[in-house]
Amino acid sequence: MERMVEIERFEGEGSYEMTLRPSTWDEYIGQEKIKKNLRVFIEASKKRGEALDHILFFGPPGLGKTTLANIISTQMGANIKTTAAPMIEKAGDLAALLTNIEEGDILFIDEIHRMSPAIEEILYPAMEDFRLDIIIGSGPAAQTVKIDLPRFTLIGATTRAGMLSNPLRERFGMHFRMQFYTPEELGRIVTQASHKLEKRSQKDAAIEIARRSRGTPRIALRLLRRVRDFAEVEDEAEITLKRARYALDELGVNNLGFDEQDIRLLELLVSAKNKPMGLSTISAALSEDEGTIEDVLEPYLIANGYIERTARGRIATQKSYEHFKLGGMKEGLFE
Ligand SMILES: Nc1ncnc2c1ncn2[C@@H]1O[C@H](COP(=O)(O)OP(=O)(O)OP(=O)(O)O)[C@@H](O)[C@H]1O
Ligand SMILES: [Mg+2]
Repeated sequence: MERMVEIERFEGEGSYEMTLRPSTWDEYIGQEKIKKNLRVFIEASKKRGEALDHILFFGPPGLGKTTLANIISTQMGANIKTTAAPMIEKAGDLAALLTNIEEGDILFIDEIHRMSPAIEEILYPAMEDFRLDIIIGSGPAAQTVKIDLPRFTLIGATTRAGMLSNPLRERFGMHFRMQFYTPEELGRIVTQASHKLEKRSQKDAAIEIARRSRGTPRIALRLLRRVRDFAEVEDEAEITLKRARYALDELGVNNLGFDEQDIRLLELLVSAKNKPMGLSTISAALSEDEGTIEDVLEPYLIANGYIERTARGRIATQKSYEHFKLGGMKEGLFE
């Protein structure tokens, strides 16, 4: 079965993300603390007429890191150049990016934990002293060329803060950890997006979609579009709770937003009967790579108290056991 609440890691998977992407602070719902801080820092640096300090966003996919980077650039009145660390293969690639930016511009590097150590070395002086040291040639004829760069802002985004090297992390002046959204916040995101899609969602329907979206705007927006399809086929002018429930059940999203993989992980841990299970064992049992388990599956389940990470491995919490007993996650639900 197609994974309905799967998460895309890269942008550009369709124009809907562009249309629905908020471009102002008012449209960007939730993450209040981050927003409040950023607004202060942006205002201060504008007053001083300086570039904003380098910023690092970390947290699970789909929570709005790229969106924030874009809002920051709009608010600063700065250009933004977007790339992802795996695309910067050679020193020359980074040099080309850096020598093409202007004073105050923003360079957004996604997946920044995947930067190669050689490229990181070049980034350090660029971030700290706005200087590029490039070695030209090799052997005795090699020469270092120093190029002064305009003051720019690097915005880095990562789903895996733990994989970032310390020197790199320390060169960011601001660190922000993205939080999962509450159903109420996601409900507002759904309502706002329905408006843009010209298909109003009734309030209880928006909340229903929100509750089943794993605290993640990208998932909420995806489910909204699918629910809208169901409503359109039925010629309904608005999205009702009844239609939302029907569509979400059809899509195989359970009422906590768990998808098939979440349930398989929980079942596995519950079956271990309080014995901690290591990441590699889980990975083998679910045929899922360790990175995906750590970045995508676990954070939501941990944030909501369904599993715990201990030094000896992962265990299911009381909440998980209770949930199973209450029969919320029966076998066959996802067939
Ligand atoms: N706070 C928010 N308010 C409204 N919409 C949001 C918010 N955060 C994210 N979105 C919507 O969710 C979608 C995903 O957000 P975004 O691409 O910024 O996530 P991301 O954190 O960069 O994900 P990834 O780690 O996969 O790159 C966007 O299309 C955006 O429209
Ligand atoms: Mg992104």
